[in-house]
Parts: sequence; C-alpha cells; structure tokens
Amino acid sequence: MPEPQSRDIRVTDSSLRDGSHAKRHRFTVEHVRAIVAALDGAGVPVIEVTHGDGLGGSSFNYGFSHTPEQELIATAVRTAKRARIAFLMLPGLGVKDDIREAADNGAAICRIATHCTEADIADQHFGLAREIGLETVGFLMMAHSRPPEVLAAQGRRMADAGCQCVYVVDSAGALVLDEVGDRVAALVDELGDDAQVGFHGHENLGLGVANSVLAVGAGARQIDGSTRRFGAGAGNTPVEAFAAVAERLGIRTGIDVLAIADAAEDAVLPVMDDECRLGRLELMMGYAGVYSSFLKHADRWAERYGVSGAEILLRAGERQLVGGQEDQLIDIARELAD
Ligand SMILES: CC[C@H](O)CC(=O)C(=O)O
Ligand SMILES: [Mn+2]
Repeated sequence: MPEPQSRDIRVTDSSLRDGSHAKRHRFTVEHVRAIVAALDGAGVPVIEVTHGDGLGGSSFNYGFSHTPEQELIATAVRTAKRARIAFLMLPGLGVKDDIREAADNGAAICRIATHCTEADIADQHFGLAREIGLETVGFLMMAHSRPPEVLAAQGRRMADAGCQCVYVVDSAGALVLDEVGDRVAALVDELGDDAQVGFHGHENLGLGVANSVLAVGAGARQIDGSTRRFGAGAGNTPVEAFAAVAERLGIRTGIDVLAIADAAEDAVLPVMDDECRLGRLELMMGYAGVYSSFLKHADRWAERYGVSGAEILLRAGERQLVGGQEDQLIDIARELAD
C-alpha cells in the first residue's frame, strides 16, 4: 500500500469490531467473510475485527462471543485481498499472548485502547506489538471528558511507548465540531512527526461525518467509521457518507463510493439485527457523555427493573462512568426502581 500523500486519509472500517456491540457479539465466520469481501472490494484499506470490547472481551460482564474472535480474525485475513486486518485490545481485558495470537493469525495492526487519562497502562503492549512487527494505533477513549492539553500529554506517552497513530476517540459521540478540531490540533502539535493522529466518531449527536471532516482539517491522517454506521450507540461515522463527502472536498480515501454504497446495502445491512438509529437512548448518550457501548446494557436493565433507560443513561453521565463499569448500570436501575 503506498504511503499517504499530503491530503490522503486512511480509513479504518470498524463494523466488525464496534458493530459487535450492536450485534451483541454474535458475529459468525460467514458474516465476517461477507463483510470483509465487500469492504475489501470497495477499497477500504483497513478492516478491524474483534469482540466489541477487544481481545478477551468475551465475558459475562461484556457479553460472550458467538465465535472465538481469533477465528474471526483468521477468516478476515484469509478473505481480504488488499485490506489489512486490525484488532483492538484493552489492557487488562486482553493480555500480551492475545496480541501474539492475533499476529500469528495474520493481523497487521494492533490498536490499544485506554481511558483518555490512563495511557501509561498500554506501554508494554505498544512495545510488544512493535517488537513483533505490528503497526500500532492508540485509542484515547472518552476524549470529550478531558481538555486538549490532557489528551496531548497522554498521546505523548503513547507515542513514546511505540504508538504510531494516536486517536481522539469520541466514545460517547459527545464532541461537537470545534471540540474535535481543538483536540486533534493539540495532538498534532504535540506529536509532530513522531506519530500520526486519528479520529473515531459516534453518531449520537448526528455529527460523525462533520466531526471527521473537522478532524481532517485539524491534521488527522486516519479516520474510523463503520459502513452503514454499524457500531455502538447510534453507530459510527458512516464510511460510505464520509467517502462521498471526502471526495467532494478533494480528500483522497481510495474508497470507491458506488462500491461502498453497495457494500452498505448488500453486505452489511443483512448482517445487522437492527439499523443503528439515533433514537431517545442514543441521543441521551451523546447529550450526557455516556459510553456508546453502554446502550444495550442500559436497555436490558431498564426492561428488567421497569425503569427509564434514558434516566439510567443520564445518571451514568453524571457519575462519569468509564468502560468496565457496566455493572454500575444495574445499581442505577435498582436505585430508580426503589
Ligand atoms: C470498549 C471499547 C470501545 O468500544 C472502543 C470504542 O470504539 C470507543 O470507545 O468508541
Ligand atoms: Mn467506538
């Protein structure tokens, strides 16, 4: 794959990882084959495949996978003719042996995610990934919750540990326009030539494409999306819309707009249980700053305790819950029921 030119943007499609939350982690080998073949054919350069919560995410707390994720990764690698396969891991959920196994299965890009104030827990994982020849990406999750200078310092920590691209991750879909640009610009300023900067958006306030365009304007070189918005909450930045808008703006993604529109309709949509929509609960997540992956959990506990899912999410936002604290949604639901 040629190196990006000055205005080339590398898109990573996360349908087969972030979409795992929406699918309740029920991906099969056939789903992976169909989606990877269509995205690869449309020219998507990177496709992420893992349990929604990353390597080792299959558990009682997060939801069990239908098919072991290493099998899904190996299937994706065998299916893709041009695209490179990425995987996500959250230190503590996955361990270093999971990274080695994903590399053995042919994955090329290791994406390590931490809460946006906890970059130091990823040091050894970036080190290992580089040592075994993987490209590295770092996720600073819940990036709306801290100002640009904090993200810049955390990004520096990741870059010094071996991370080649630090992402501003709008896990809650809560960032609004310049709030993205300011964060990306602070990271670009801090990292210079040491690492690229990326942006991962969610649609909870309907701003995925606009926020991504602003990220590119502020210097981001990598953009995440999910075809047909297949992701947590209201879903991710739709790759097909981003590719079309990018082309209109003269930003090269290498993605064929007609082919990705076909992939969205003919390959991704049939795998989705429901369309990712911007309904009441999704909007509350963007408004209150709640992790998009909490949606299905909040829905489930609201139904179980006969309380409002929107109220659960608003209280989760007040408490500033972070990934891993899914079980506190049960406490909130019980409080509301009382
Ligand atoms: C729990 C991992 C999370 O889904 C990563 C991500 O995509 C995000 O924070 O938006
Ligand atoms: Mn996400």
